[in-house]
Amino acid sequence: MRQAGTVNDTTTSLFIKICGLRTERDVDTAVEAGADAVGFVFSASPRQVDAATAARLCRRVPEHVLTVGVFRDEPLPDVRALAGEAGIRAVQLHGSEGREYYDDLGAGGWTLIRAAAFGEAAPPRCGELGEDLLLLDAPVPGSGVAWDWSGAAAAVPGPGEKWLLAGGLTPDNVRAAVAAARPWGVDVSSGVERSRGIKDPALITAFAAAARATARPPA
Ligand SMILES: O=C(O)c1ccccc1N[C@@H]1O[C@H](COP(=O)(O)O)[C@@H](O)[C@H]1O
Repeated sequence: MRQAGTVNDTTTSLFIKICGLRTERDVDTAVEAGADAVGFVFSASPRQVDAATAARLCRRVPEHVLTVGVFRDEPLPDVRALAGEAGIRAVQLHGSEGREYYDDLGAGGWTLIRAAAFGEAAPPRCGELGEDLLLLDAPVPGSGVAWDWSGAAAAVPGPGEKWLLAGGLTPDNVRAAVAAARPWGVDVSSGVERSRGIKDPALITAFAAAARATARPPA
């Protein structure tokens, strides 16, 4: 069972996050497909939800599935207010938020996910800003554009570090992406949509099945 401020790590399966959910059907499909985390985007995006919508959707999510709010350089009081009102348990930050920003949210009990674009000057390390989990993404988050995952395995996380691979994943490429990048888990949004911002239940199910069938590479 996950607790706020932690991320479960009791299995050898890939951790699977399905992001950008906006409807009851999206959430129910992701949960039934076996997602470990579901994401709600609060930043400007075709997938943006307001706090009331996220709160309604979060109430459908069972305890063992982590609810994640996605933000990018929003004022800290807004993040606290939105995350609190929605009742989400983890905050995923895509901007240039600094250590004090992370410390504040960490003190509030939220699990912290730091998103970084691979290829930044200094390869990121999980925990540098107090985050619980690192997410390596394409330069434009939520774009559905893949990047050269093969460099990540050698360049980014240290042995055993928890990090999620995101950016252009699909049911068809997730297996190869994991083999190339060797992440702890995977995160998808565009690759499970039939058009921008509109999730496709069959693709969510197919993605989760493909990821579930892919063993997490040994540390
Ligand atoms: O989805 C968005 O529009 C978004 C907006 C702002 C910050 C992050 C966003 N999405 C994140 O992008 C990856 C998924 O990328 P892809 O669409 O599968 O290529 C995931 O981490 C989302 O949380």
